[in-house]
Amino acid sequence: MNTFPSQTEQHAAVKRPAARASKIIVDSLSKTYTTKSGSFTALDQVSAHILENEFVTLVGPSGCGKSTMLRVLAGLEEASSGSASIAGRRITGPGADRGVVFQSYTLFPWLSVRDNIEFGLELKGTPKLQRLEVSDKYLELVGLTKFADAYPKQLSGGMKQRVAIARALANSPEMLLMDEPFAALDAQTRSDMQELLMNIQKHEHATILFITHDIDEAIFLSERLYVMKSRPGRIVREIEIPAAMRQNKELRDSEPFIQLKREIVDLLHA
Ligand SMILES: Nc1ncnc2c1ncn2[C@@H]1O[C@H](COP(=O)(O)OP(=O)(O)OP(=O)(O)O)[C@@H](O)[C@H]1O
Repeated sequence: MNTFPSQTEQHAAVKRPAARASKIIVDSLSKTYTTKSGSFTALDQVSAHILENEFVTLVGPSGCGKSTMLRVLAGLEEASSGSASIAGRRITGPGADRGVVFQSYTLFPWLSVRDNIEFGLELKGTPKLQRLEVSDKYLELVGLTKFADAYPKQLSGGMKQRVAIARALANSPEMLLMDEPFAALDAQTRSDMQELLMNIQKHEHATILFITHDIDEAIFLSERLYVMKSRPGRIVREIEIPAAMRQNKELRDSEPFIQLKREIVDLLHA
């Protein structure tokens, strides 16, 4: 029996939360790279938004500009035209208001787990005692309290990504930008990390922009997806994930889940 409620039933049953403000606004953003063979438009007039405490994922074929968009939002790349803003402030460079987690492990190998987590706070001149409080909190949140004094080379891939997430959160960013953070992990660790990220989002009321090639992961984690296409990079569809389907791995064999997944895969292959 299909126990999955229809969208209408969900709307009736769930009281709508108060309207959330936009945390990120991307307005007609274009990015053109100049290469030896001419210019290449990686992003073409992309407009999007992310609400406060929302989990939004970018999916799309390789080369459609997902990382480019994330790097512009991180302030690591400049847009060629259009704009991006966070909480009404135009993004012109990197800032402590955005925490970034990449696929490759970006921990400092010469620092312990705790010192990696405290790195940004130390840069800001936060006193030691306060730093300890913050690192204790995030070590616990990511389940690494026992590894506070370990060094990155002593950690598994999943543990390194836990540290990277804790380090990003320790700076109290207004949002997390995550570029395929679990892509290098084995299936079980990846699944554990998805659960951890969901718990963190609830606990910290985090606003998250996430990139993945894994459609199951995207449906499990996201409130909304932007599906992109390449050449040039554009958003082709915005998909809201029904609340009941999100965060529920048991529904992966249900007809609505399979249908939604097929819809996304078809868009990716169009
Ligand atoms: N610095 C650069 N100079 C020239 N071209 C670039 C540069 N960075 C990215 N590109 C090109 O822009 C396009 C978009 O790249 P981007 O990395 O954003 O894609 P993506 O969707 O994240 O891909 P993937 O899923 O493979 O990571 C690609 O064709 C890429 O080759």
